[in-house]
Amino acid sequence: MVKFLGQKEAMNIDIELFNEYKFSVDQLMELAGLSCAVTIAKCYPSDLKGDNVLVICGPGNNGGDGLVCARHLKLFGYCPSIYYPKRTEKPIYQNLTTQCQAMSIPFLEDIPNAEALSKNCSLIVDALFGFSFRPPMRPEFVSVVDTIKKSGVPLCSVDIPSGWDVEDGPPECGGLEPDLLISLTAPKKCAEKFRGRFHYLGGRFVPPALEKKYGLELPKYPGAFHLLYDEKFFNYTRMSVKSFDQLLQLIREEIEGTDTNFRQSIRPEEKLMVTLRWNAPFVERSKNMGCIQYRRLRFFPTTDMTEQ
Ligand SMILES: NC(=O)C1=CN([C@@H]2O[C@H](COP(=O)(O)OP(=O)(O)OC[C@H]3O[C@@H](n4cnc5c(N)ncnc54)[C@H](OP(=O)(O)O)[C@@H]3O)[C@@H](O)[C@H]2O)[C@@H](O)CC1
Ligand SMILES: [K+]
Repeated sequence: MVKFLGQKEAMNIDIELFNEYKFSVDQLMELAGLSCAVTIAKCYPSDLKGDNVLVICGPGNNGGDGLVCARHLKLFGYCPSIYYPKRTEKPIYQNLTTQCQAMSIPFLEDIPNAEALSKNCSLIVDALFGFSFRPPMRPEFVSVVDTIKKSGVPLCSVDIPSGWDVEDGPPECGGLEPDLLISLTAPKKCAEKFRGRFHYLGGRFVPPALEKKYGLELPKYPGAFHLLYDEKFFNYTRMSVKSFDQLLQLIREEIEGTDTNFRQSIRPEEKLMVTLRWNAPFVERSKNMGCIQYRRLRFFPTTDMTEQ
């Protein structure tokens, strides 16, 4: 099962990527930001093209991911603008800012009010704070988060919904509720409280030895990016990817086949997926009738189900 990281672990992995594996910040930030832009294009396709996307960038690397994401969104045909209230002098952020300016992406002096956002903006990208955030949020950013919330515009959060405790999730007063969450490297513990429609894992750059050391158990990527949760998956299985993984763990041994010289056995993931898919309409129907129907799960052979 994919591991959900605590704050300290996320920070340690970050440090090791730089110190032991000699990645540069720019390298990883480019991959992280690109994965965010690609995921946005996947979740909010053509109808958003040419529409306005507001990318809100914070002072740290999460904000840097936002700047990269904005540049790629522009290349994909979206119309991003950037609100970047607290800039840092570090050359990496200055370079990213210059690159966005060179792409004619406007930098807004102020965040538009909630009404204007709701009228003119199709998506907000929240790249304010990532895994180094420590609550409570300082007053200078409180109004930004309030405006995002009030606007009701669909929200995509990069790595962590800003304002959430990295491990415990949203603040008691209610926090941001993203429609799309893009976890980077590995999901953080707070992602267990995510209730939006899409949860993706981006930032695919973890060397196998590092994955093993931290027991990350990263999922097999069926394509370029891994989908941790989406509506389609839920509709097919009537459960989240996390519950699917838990169920699989319980029955894996029982349904695991044996490979022979002639053919490979069907993987337990495929068997469970097809079974749940087949049972889903019955589950729904029995729920609608106000009763729960117990069925003995039967497992069916299938073709390759890795592409959802
Ligand atoms: N290896 C990976 O996984 C990769 C990770 N990447 C990305 O990096 C992100 C982590 O970046 P990060 O470490 O720079 O910190 P981040 O979360 O952006 O914020 C730091 C800033 O927030 C501020 N701040 C803190 N608390 C606050 C509060 N309560 N209220 C207000 N401000 C507060 C803090 O201020 P300070 O305390 O320093 O004064 C500082 O300025 C990670 O989530 C992912 O998106 C990718 O780029 C590449 C690979
Ligand atoms: K964020």
